[in-house]
Amino acid sequence: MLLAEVAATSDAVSATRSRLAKRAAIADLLRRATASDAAAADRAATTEIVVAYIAGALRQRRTGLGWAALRDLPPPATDATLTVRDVDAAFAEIASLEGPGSAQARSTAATALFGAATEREQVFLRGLVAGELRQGALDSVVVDAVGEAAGVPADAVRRAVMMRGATGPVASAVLLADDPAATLATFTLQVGRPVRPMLAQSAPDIATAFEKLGSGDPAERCVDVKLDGIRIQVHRLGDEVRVVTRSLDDITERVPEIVEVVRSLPSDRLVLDGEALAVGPDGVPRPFQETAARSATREAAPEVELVAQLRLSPFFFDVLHAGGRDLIDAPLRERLAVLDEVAASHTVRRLLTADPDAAAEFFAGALREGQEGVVVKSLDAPYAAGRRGAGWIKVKPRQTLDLVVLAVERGSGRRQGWLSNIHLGARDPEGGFVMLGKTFKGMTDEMLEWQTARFTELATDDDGWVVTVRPEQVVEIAFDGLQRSTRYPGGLALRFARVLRYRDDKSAAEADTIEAVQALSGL
Ligand SMILES: Nc1ncnc2c1ncn2[C@@H]1O[C@H](COP(=O)(O)OP(=O)(O)OP(=O)(O)O)[C@@H](O)[C@H]1O
Repeated sequence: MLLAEVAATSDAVSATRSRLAKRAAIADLLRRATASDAAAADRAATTEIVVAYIAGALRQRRTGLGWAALRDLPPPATDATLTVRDVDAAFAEIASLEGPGSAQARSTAATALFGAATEREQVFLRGLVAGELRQGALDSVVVDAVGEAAGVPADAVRRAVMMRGATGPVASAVLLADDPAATLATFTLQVGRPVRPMLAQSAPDIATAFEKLGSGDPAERCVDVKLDGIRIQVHRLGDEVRVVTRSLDDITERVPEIVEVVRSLPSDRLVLDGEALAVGPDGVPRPFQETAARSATREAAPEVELVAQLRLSPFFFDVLHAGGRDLIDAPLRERLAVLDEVAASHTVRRLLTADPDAAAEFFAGALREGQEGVVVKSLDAPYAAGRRGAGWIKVKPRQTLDLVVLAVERGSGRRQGWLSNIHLGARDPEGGFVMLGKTFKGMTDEMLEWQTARFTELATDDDGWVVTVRPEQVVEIAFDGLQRSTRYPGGLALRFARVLRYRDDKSAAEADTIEAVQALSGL
């Protein structure tokens, strides 16, 4: 398949706001990707690349191509001859270049690739490399489009994607299958293969959380302490243990102490979900904030740095598989019974109650202990892999949002020479970001130093005062409320926004949406 076809579809998708029209355009592209008479293996590889590129994902790899390399492009070719396989092979080669002289070699390879692209294709490739095509909502439209093209329900595709942890392999399998429905059914939970974790919705207080789980219903709920650590999913097959983070990065090598605990558990086939934290001498888990500040100058993601420094303990709050039994679809009540059997002394503290006052008391106790809050859970709900399921509602005392840095202003006075005041945006599910305010508060000197380097790397424009950056860095912001504002395009502004920490465990596509902000504002 020609790159030109993917670029044209990408244009068609961004030209319309209609989800149905986007879906139809992508479904058509996928049908064409699988219809050629090439060998099945070629069609499968082509389909996977098309799925990734149309969603703006340049696989999981970094190309090592900086913004500067993309500024002075060679003259474009006149004919569209590049195939998606050519392009992917070129990116693979560029990414593999290392060591002395590699910058020059990368630049030469990039010039060759861009020189073979038409003007339109150059724009598309540059957007792909710069991460500008990445739109959070597109992942889910792609899943819908796979369903449409293969003639199977989108929900079944979504579930398979969660189980497989990736869209491309599911798309190629189902689109090339003689029996798509049967093929989809083969994507089940497999011990050893990470699934996307369940996420929580939020509520401002316990009473609202209880209501959200069914108003006027006197049924018991599970109230878990919300620990502020590193999300971990643990897979065990005999002595083989694998530990992955929220974004499914494998950290097994870095957490031998967790591997050891998991090996000591009574079941030898397990998939557990939980949080990893350092424990104080008093046996109480220490929140992330306390230790995160120390790693503000890190090169790598903060959690990676942290796991290298601290001895972590696992605190499990869910079980997806135990001893040959899949539990994803079982109600939480049943999963907890199993969890207590298989991970007894390593579970998160919880209270089962139908009484919101008792839950509020438990919440206050968790805060006194220094924890982040609670997660109120329906005891009847299944594990909603990869979704912000309706069965989990988090409650925190402090309002926070995960926003994306859009630009940063040069500091003055004591902050001369640093990039200081950051512009904050919420994600627009239809694409792009909506600015909600700025802040220069809450940053330590280490953070200023780190962010100056980081935003220099992400810079796309600089008017001498404001440096515009690629919208990739997620930052956790605390604030005192939201007010109406005519200054910003969303009509809302944050009051007293301050930085809590930079989050490298979340991509911009996972940042909070403008809709979530509107819901929190109550305006
Ligand atoms: N008992 C618990 N049950 C579920 N999640 C928990 C629990 N304790 C801590 N957590 C953490 O809370 C998160 C749930 O909130 P959410 O899905 O919104 O993720 P998040 O955006 O990372 O949230 P936050 O920034 O509030 O931690 C989980 O990802 C997990 O890391």
